[in-house]
Order: sequence, then structure tokens, then C-alpha cells
Amino acid sequence: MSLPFTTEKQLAIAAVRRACHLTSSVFNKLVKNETLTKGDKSPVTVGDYAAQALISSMLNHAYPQDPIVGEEDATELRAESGSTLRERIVELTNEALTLDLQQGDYAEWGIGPGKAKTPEQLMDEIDRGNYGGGRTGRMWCIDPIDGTKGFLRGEQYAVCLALLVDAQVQVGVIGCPNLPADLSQPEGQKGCLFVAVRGQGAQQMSLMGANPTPLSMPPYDPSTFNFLESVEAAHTSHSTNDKISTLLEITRKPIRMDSQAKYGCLARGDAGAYMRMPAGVGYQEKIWDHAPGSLLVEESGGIVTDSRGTPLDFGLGRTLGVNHGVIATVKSAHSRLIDAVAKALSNEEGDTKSKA
Ligand SMILES: Nc1ncnc2c1ncn2[C@@H]1O[C@H](COP(=O)(O)OS(=O)(=O)O)[C@@H](OP(=O)(O)O)[C@H]1O
Ligand SMILES: [Mg+2]
Ligand SMILES: [Mg+2]
Ligand SMILES: [Mg+2]
Repeated sequence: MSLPFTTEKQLAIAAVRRACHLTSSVFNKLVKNETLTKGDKSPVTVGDYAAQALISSMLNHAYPQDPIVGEEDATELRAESGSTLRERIVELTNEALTLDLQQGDYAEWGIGPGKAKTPEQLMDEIDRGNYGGGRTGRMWCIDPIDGTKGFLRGEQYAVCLALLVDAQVQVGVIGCPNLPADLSQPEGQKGCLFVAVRGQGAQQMSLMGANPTPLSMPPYDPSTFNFLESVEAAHTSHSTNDKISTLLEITRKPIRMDSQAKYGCLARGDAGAYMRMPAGVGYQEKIWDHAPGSLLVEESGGIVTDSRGTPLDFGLGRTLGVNHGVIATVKSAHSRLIDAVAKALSNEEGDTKSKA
């Protein structure tokens, strides 16, 4: 008898790998007018839309009953003003859908020569990601390009896919086309795939599946401990992280990196903790920014909570609701971090009051 979620894992790997191929080739050909600014001022490119259409299409063929929470929607593309962008997305998605089958691919997933779709079908595939989320049943979570700003800069980004059952992440796959296999060799081989299944561990491999290596986080070591944090100051408070770092007497500089590549680097031991302290009030973290990454870290021996130590709740809808930031670290460091966060925040509060 095969292990639980074996087919879902294979499908997720195949979908993420094909999407990484798509996004890498888009980057080389991307032109200025192929990026839109969304209502929340964040960028979205033809690569984000096409990768979501591709992944959603593969999920739809394999599991037509499963709902999908995907970051993007096709509203702007369906409008007359979106027609140029739409044509480009259709071209890119069909190019990726019709690539030859590789090892681990199945034609039943709607891929391979002759499997192109119409523009209307592809817009519908993107919009299958409009599910509102929830506490019960199966659902997939897609972030077709996480770290779009990193993607545009030619730096780190990740193609992210997770399967949740009753609001628990069961399968997580993260593809990082620009990430060095070994961070200490930045000019060495690039392109990493991180794969985790609940209860079955986590692995890193190349995008083609070569050199699968089990992941296990090293224990807390104050002499080498450091943080991973977002590049964008609007996404995380660098200054709060600095205060926490000082309280913990951390001497190594933080590693700034876009996207859930941070979870991958944490899981393989490149740093001690991923710290995401809110930069302002009111932002609700999106479930697709944390679902696969949190499982990856848990399956590598870590723990992921908000900054008060509360577990992340993936059952509240498309966001994590009122969770305050995110902290991911090895289990032996977690309570130290939570205590330092509380101290840093109360010092910040004290500073604000004394200034008033
Ligand atoms: N204000 C605010 N606070 C926190 N997070 C936010 C905020 N605004 C956006 N986002 C989300 O951040 C996602 C990008 O991931 P990172 O923050 O890890 O990357 S970055 O270094 O900041 O680029 C990014 O994901 P993508 O849109 O997929 O790139 C957003 O979902
Ligand atoms: Mg985005
Ligand atoms: Mg994202
Ligand atoms: Mg995204």
C-alpha cells in the first residue's frame, strides 16, 4: 500500500516544476508593459497569471472536486483593456501545458502535446482560485509567484503549492528557480525544490528531482544564530527584528530574501529563524504566503507560530486573520524568541508613550 498523499505529492511536484520552467523563461522575455499594479499597490506579472492558470489546470484535471485558494484572479484580464496581457498569458500557459511529458508526469493531468486550452478556459482556470477558504474538507493553495518584487529584480522568488485537509497543511511544495543549492556557494548550481508531506518528512532536491536530500534543522546554537527576513521594509519591521536580535545578543547579520525561499533556507539550516514582525497595523497575512513553508519547517524539526506563540490558523478563510506576524524556528529556540519579542514590543510601546 502506498503512503498517504503520494499522488497529490507527485502532482504538486510536477505542477510546480512546470510552473518554474514557465516563470524562468518569462523573466528572460518580460517587457515593461507586462506588469500590472493591483489594488493593494503590489505588482502582478504575466508570469503570476500564467503560472496560476497552469497549476490550476493540472489540479482541475486530477481533482476536479477540490477547491483552490489562489492569489490571482482574472477580472482585469477579462476586460477589453486586458486583452494584450490576456493573449500573452494564454500563449505562455499553453506553451507550458503542451511541453513533452517528463518522468513523473501523467497525461491525465491535462499536460503534454495537444493539450492547449482556449482563452476562456484559461481565464476560468485562474478564477478557480477564488475559493474563500474554510475549516473543513480539502483545498489547494497556490501562490504562483511568491515574492513578485524579487522576481522582477532577478532575485529570489518561489512557486508555492499546498494541499490542506480540514485546515491542516498535508502537502507542501516550493520551487525556487534562483536559489543556490548551497547558500555558501552563490555562483554554484541554482534551482531548488522543497517538498514536505505531513508525517513523512521534508526534502530538498534540484528542480529536475536530482539529489534528494532529507532536511533536518540544526539545534539552537547562540554562536551561529541569525534571522531570515523580507527584503521589503513594508512587509516586515526590520527595526523590531533588530531590537529582538540585540536582546538575544545575536551577532550575525540577518539574511534578507524575498518569498518562501526563506522557509526553505531555514529548513536546511542556513539561518536560525524566519522573523516576520508586522511593519504596520491592519495587514492580514495571506494563507498562500505560509501554507507550504510552515509544513516544510515543521517536517524539518521546527515550529511556526505568530509572534505571540499562537499556532497559525489556516481555517479562517483566505487570510490568517488576526495573527500577529510569523515566527519560524527550531523548537529549542522558540520560547527564547517569543520572550524576546514580547520584551522588544513592550520596550517599543514604552518608547512611544514616553515620546507622547
Ligand atoms: N504589508 C504587508 N505586510 C506583510 N506582507 C505583505 C504586505 N504586503 C504584501 N505582503 C505579502 O508579502 C509577500 C512577499 O513575501 P516576502 O515579504 O517574504 O518578500 S519580500 O522580501 O518582502 O519581497 C507578498 O507575496 P507576493 O504578492 O506573492 O509577492 C505579499 O502577499
Ligand atoms: Mg502578489
Ligand atoms: Mg506571496
Ligand atoms: Mg504571489
